[in-house]
Amino acid sequence: MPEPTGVNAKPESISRLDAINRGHHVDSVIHKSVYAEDKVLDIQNFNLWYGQKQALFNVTMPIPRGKVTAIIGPSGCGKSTLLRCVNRMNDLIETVKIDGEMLLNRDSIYGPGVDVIELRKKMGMVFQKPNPFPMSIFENVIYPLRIDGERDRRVIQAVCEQALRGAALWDDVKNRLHESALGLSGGQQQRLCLARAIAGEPDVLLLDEPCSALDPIATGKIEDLVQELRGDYSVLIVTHNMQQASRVSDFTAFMYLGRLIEYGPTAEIFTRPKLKETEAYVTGRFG
Ligand SMILES: Nc1ncnc2c1ncn2[C@@H]1O[C@H](COP(=O)(O)OP(=O)(O)OP(=O)(O)O)[C@@H](O)[C@H]1O
Repeated sequence: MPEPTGVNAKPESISRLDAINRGHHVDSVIHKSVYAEDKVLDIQNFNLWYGQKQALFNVTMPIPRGKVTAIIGPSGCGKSTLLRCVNRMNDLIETVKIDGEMLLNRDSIYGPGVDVIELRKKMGMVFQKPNPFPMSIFENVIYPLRIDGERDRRVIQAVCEQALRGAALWDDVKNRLHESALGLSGGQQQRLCLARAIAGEPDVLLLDEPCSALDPIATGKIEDLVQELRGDYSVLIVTHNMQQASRVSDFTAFMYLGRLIEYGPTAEIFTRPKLKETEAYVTGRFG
């Protein structure tokens, strides 16, 4: 049988993933219930290139407010790239070109005249490796208030305690707030980074594999926290770990080679996905 040609040709006999590998266009499957949610973020037809190499292809993905949304997919599929686009961290890479739109609370993230510093204040980000600043625990947590020019000591102290309690770290550190954050364990440092992220009361929390450098106990604590943040915060979390996605998230997006393949409620993605490709990935049959 002759090989089908044309960008949109996708014979039923080959899987979507094979079709993508051959350069064909494949539509994402987004479950209807995603659209019933109020959106905090709206990613629309988003493309990204590192130099000549395209890393994101026409990603359209509404992100529900007050929920935890996980992005899963094999290494190199563009999870971190997509996350970093939300707070325009990819602006820092000279070769990056983008096309498409992202909205935060219906305001354009990439529109002309957007103040990137102000935009980033609306987002909290936690990275793979804990990155406490070389300063005291207290100064780390209240860092977002310092850059905002907050001077009221009572406000600063109240936010510090509230954020540390929110990150389940208050009891560990309340008697050593003015000691260096670098003296904390790795798991405590990551909870401190989470406290710093929530101290700024962000509209969205971006978590890029926040547990990958942590042991199972510290990982469990961060997962518990992420679940507790639901409702108060909208969380977008990138994870390699499918059990983690299924434990902590309300919605899951499966990506492959820069494309969004399937996106829906986590329970559906893990137990009755619409695509056999998603089922193969979540059951560990590839990737
Ligand atoms: N700064 C960069 N310059 C050039 N190419 C990059 C850069 N960062 C990422 N890429 C490429 O873009 C693609 C997507 O990478 P990305 O890190 O977003 O994937 P990922 O799904 O988060 O991977 P992992 O799970 O391994 O962290 C990969 O092919 C990667 O090599």
